Amino acid sequence: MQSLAPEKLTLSALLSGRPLVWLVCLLVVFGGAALTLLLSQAVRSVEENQLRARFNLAAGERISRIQERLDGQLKELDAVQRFFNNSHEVTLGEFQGFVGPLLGDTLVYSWVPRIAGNEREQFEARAREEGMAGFAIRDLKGDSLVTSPLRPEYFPVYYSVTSRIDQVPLGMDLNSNPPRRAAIAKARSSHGVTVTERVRVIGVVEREASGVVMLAPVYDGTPPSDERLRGFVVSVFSLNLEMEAAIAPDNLASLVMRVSDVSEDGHEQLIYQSAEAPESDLLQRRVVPFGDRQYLLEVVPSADFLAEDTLSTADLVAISGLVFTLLLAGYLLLMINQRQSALALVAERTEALREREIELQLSEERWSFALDGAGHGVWDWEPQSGRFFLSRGWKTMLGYAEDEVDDSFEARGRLIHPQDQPLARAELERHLRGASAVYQSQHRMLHKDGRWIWVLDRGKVVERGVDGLPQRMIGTQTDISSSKAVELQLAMAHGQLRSLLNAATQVAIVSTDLRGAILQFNVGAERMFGYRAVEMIGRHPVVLHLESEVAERCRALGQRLGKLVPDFQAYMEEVTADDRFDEQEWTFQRRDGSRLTGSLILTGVRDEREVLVGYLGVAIDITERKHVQQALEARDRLLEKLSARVPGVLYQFRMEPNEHFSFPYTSAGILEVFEVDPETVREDAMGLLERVHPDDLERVQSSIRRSAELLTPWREDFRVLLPRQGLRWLRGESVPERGEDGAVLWHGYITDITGLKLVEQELRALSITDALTGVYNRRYFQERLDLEIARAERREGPLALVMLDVDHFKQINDCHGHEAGDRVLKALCLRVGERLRRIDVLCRLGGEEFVVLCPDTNVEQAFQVAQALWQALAKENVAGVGRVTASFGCAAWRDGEDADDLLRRVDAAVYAAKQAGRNQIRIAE
Ligand SMILES: Nc1nc2c(ncn2[C@@H]2O[C@H](COP(=O)(O)OP(=O)(O)OP(=O)(O)O)[C@@H](O)[C@H]2O)c(=O)[nH]1
Repeated sequence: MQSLAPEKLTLSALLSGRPLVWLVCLLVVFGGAALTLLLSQAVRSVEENQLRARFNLAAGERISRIQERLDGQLKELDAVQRFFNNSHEVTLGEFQGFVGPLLGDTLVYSWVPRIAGNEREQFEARAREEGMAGFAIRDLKGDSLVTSPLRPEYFPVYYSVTSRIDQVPLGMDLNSNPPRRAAIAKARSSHGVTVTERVRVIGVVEREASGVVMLAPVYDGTPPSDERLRGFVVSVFSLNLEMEAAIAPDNLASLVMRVSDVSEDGHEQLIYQSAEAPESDLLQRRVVPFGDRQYLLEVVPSADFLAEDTLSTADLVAISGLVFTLLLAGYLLLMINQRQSALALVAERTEALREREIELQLSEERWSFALDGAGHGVWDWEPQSGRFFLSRGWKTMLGYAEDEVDDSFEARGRLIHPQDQPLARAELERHLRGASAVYQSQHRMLHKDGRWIWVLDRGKVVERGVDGLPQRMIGTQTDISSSKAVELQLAMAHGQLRSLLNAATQVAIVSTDLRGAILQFNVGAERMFGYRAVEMIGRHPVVLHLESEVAERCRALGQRLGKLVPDFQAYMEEVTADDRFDEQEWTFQRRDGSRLTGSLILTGVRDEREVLVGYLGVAIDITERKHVQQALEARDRLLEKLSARVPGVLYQFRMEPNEHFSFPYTSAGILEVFEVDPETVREDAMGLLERVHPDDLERVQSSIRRSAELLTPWREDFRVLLPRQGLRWLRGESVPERGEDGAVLWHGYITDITGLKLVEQELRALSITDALTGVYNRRYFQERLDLEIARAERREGPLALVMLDVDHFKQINDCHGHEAGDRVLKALCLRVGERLRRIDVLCRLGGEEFVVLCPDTNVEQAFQVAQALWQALAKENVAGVGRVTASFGCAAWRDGEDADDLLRRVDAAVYAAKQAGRNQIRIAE
């Protein structure tokens, strides 16, 4: 590189000369201009040929059109001539009818008869008679008509058809005008169509006044001779109209048309020119015959035609060629100038580089010496050549003498701890690839005495080849064993702390530095807030809070302190200052936007010198607890509402192991049901138990004890005596549970069932009463008999039955009717009832069969009862029936006898009485 630079500079010096640059540019300009000119000329020649061909085509077409028009005029006049030749007499109407369709752009068609001098007056009179008022033969003087003098013959204009002439010069003698007269003379001698030289037509607008008159002689029979000449059919046309009629207005201006009359040799009369002709070498001319005349038709291009291609392709080629040439020259100039600047820059940089190389060599020696002296080792490596250098300091660091370690990359590599080699190599390769600015690795090296020391190995590629590959790399090696040991100890302590923090997975622990940047974000915090620790390290914990809540807390704290607390950071500083801590509920926001309620303790972290070094936040998720609390409160409210509305009292009843009763909870219904205040029974239930009917109190208390003992549900109907409502029936139901302290707690419900009890009693009375007689029925008898037998068994007195059956009751029914029978039964019950003791119970077993249950009665006493009853029946007749008798049986209960056996025996006694003739008493065996 050093050898190439001067050569390039010489070349650039050659090119950098100003004159040479300009010479190159001028050459480009002139060369480009010459090429452009040649190309433009070639294009122009092609364009001219195209123009000429286009002109020839247009001019030829224009001449042909005019020739066709002139031929058309001749043909039309010929047709009119033949019309007259074939008709002896032509009226004005016939003339108009024939000529009208031919008129077109022709100014006028006229019939000019030959009138002899002596017929003049007669002719004029006839014309006037035919409607041509004031008709007279007249001469043309200038542009006006005057009466003609006497002549041998006249050729006056007679029938005329026109659409353009205001006033046809009727009666004008064609002989009075020299050009017309000459044409008449020519026609008379040639017997053919003659055309006048250019004449001035009167009665038309000025533009149409230049025209020619065509005359065709009409003869009376054949062959034509002057004697037979009848007159002429005449047509007059305007040269301007005729020449321009067939041309489209757009095309008219593109060409200039000239028409000259060249009938006479050596004489050329211009009779029509469309416009001024510009200078041009383009010209087309043709001589065409017209009647007895020769017209020269000439066409040249108009200025418009030539100006159509103002900016021709050739011009465009010339312009763009020149522009391109100039641009190319400019671009070359620019490129050369840029190249000059670049070469100058390269030369400048190369020089600077060389100077720096020298400086580097000097400084290299200095810093190598300095680094070695400072205890750092130095290495220098050329990867391409494989040259490797290890400084004395490097070897000394590992305990080796100068010659004990080879200066080779491999020797250095072998001393690196096998576990650290992959990482160190990867770091080195990364730097060599250019992926890192500096190579840096911390690894262990083998000391000569067999121990491992930690080193910091750093290096940098200081030179790369043109292909980008590293040419040279220099590095240092520093013994960091002591700092590494401290670092490892710190890392271990840090790791232990982190493990400790992370072990508290149910608690979020977040520590920050004094600026609020998060340093620790434990697993509990990750779980609680949904953020990964790596995401949160370095961020401020305010992201976990609601902006509105933070603002509100800051405002409240600010008010309390009487100073501004602008943000969460200021809040943390305030609440943790002077060893204070803050414990509050906060609403946190998780990563996914969901919220949670947490109890957060904020405190300051101090170092061993008691200097504040950061903040610590410990949060517990209390969302669930809050929900439960809210749910409980809601349920309490609901319970209160419900219990206030139910017609009874909900309660908790508690029995201590020492049988102390209390009602920890009673609903408001207790005021109505027991007429006591909930407060009065909360601690002691006596106030309520006193309300219980004395007859029921014992039963109630024993059922409570039984429920407590067996832990079975308690259910009891009982009466209370209330100050206001008096006697009321209540029903209580509750479920017991035993507490850890041995107390039993019932949860239950007591309701007023007084109404229910009354209905029950009524139903009960109905169910045990005979509907006809009003005495007890069989069901009651059986229940009562069982009870009385039970009582007798308890040795509480004897028991006897007296059964009676009405005699011949069927006959009573049959003889007196069923109602009379009913009356008998009622009367019997009345009489029997009167005779019975208070303790005796009369029951109807069915039909006409009755039984009297006599407690505390033996068989003799029963017999006496039966006798008394028999007498009561016998004493008086039943109204409407007469005497009614019954058969009686008596039986006393025997020890061990059941109800059925006793009933069977007494029934048998009645049967025996019946058998014995009825109306008598028998004692059961
Ligand atoms: N009017 C009325 N008749 C009843 C009633 N219950 C039963 N009877 C009738 O009482 C009659 C009883 O007839 P029986 O059992 O033959 O007895 P008896 O006619 O009294 O004959 P002995 O008992 O042998 O004297 C039947 O005809 C029953 O229809 C009742 O409540 N009212």
